[in-house]
Amino acid sequence: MERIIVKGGRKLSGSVKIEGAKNAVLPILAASLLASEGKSVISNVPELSDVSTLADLLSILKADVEVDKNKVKIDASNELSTNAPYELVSKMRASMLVMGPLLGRYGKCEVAMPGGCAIGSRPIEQHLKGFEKMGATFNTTDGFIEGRVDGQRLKGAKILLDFPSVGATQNLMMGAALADGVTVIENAAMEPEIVDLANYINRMGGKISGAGTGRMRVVGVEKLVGTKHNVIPDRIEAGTFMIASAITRSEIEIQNVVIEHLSAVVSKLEEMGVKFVEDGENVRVIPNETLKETDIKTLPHPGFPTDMQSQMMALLLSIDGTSIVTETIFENRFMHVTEFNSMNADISLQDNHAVIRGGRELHGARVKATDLRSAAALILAGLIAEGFTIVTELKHLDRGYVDFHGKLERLGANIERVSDETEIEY
Ligand SMILES: CC(=O)N[C@H]1[C@@H](OP(=O)(O)OP(=O)(O)OC[C@H]2O[C@@H](n3ccc(=O)[nH]c3=O)[C@H](O)[C@@H]2O)O[C@H](CO)[C@@H](O)[C@@H]1O
Ligand SMILES: C=C(OP(=O)(O)O)C(=O)O
Repeated sequence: MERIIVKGGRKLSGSVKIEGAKNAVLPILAASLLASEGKSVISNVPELSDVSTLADLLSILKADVEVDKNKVKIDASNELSTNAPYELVSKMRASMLVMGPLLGRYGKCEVAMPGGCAIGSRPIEQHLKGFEKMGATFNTTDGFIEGRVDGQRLKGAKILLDFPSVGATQNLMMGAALADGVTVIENAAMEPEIVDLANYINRMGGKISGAGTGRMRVVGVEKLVGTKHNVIPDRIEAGTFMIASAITRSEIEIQNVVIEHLSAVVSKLEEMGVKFVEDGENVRVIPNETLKETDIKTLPHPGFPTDMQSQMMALLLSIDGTSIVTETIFENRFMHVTEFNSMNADISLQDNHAVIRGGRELHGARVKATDLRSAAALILAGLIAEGFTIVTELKHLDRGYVDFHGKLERLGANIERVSDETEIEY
């Protein structure tokens, strides 16, 4: 078991390079199962534990998968298995995204029930209702969801999502890509990762239009063929480093960013007193010494992303005044509040609102990551805390951040990652 130890108080400077997006690459790897011919070569792939988990799942489904640093080659032209086992699905909910490709290509799937996770119960009825509209029926037995399609091929349908679920939109568009006829998804999620997935499927021979809007149209095709694809930069990693700059009141450069993917985060930070100077794919982040408190509310894209909520809360702790954070996406995404409070923060919870009385000095403490973003947020708080902050449960961090402590160290932070046995004198 490893932990990260941060000693607060250092300014940051220099540049940091952003990886490919975890939340784009996972559905893209799943979509590679749609190709009954040829090989896909996916580049700009981040070296994350979630990527290894999905690569293992694709191999168990009998695709040939080669992971070579930032490149993954997938040949799914074999006859695939349609059974996604519990060991992998339970490790990572995004494993559910093989459902669409398997139903689209084979008209059947058996996928272990994903269950909830620390941030919420995360049901999947929007996925299932959409597939049912396309002619699938589902049975739940022995912890597996078994999907079957009469006549083997999904049929194009008009689907209205109750909520713009990212995963449901992705699963349904993947299934629809090989369906018989035209599928229209209304109230579709509009995240940049949805657009990246549509671009990949279209390059495989798919016919998807309207990705990135609330109305997506998918014309089913007979077959899809493996292709090359370069994954978009990780907007959440980029946003996390924007907060690292703002919380330490230090100017840094962030490389490999698509700033339009971060509009909500950037406009909030600008309101608070952070300037951004764009130079192609790079951006300089220049925070004022004094920042203004603000309120944020998480929303589906293009609103403020829930995946940036805990990092933003860390920043609000450093600002005088009262700020309110409202979480509307996940019902239990405030577990970091207890950890922040153990660092001398003053945050109280009222339903889905967190009231943050900022400006108190944070004290280093031993804190536990509860999900991947809270892991990053606790480290960010550690950058300005008095003394040592020790962050444990790094398995969460490794799901979504490549070498997070190394990147911060190269920017000048006093931070190290050690094994739990290492004796440290504080
Ligand atoms: C791998 C990946 O890309 N994960 C992202 C994806 O997760 P994910 O795709 O799971 O998120 P969704 O947009 O589906 O979920 C958002 C909310 O809708 C609810 N819901 C969803 C589907 C459903 O059938 N029924 C239902 O009630 C969920 O429980 C949650 O409360 O989008 C989230 C919201 O931006 C991000 O935080 C995650 O980082
Ligand atoms: C919640 C997240 O991911 P996942 O949906 O994979 O749990 C995230 O990336 O912040």
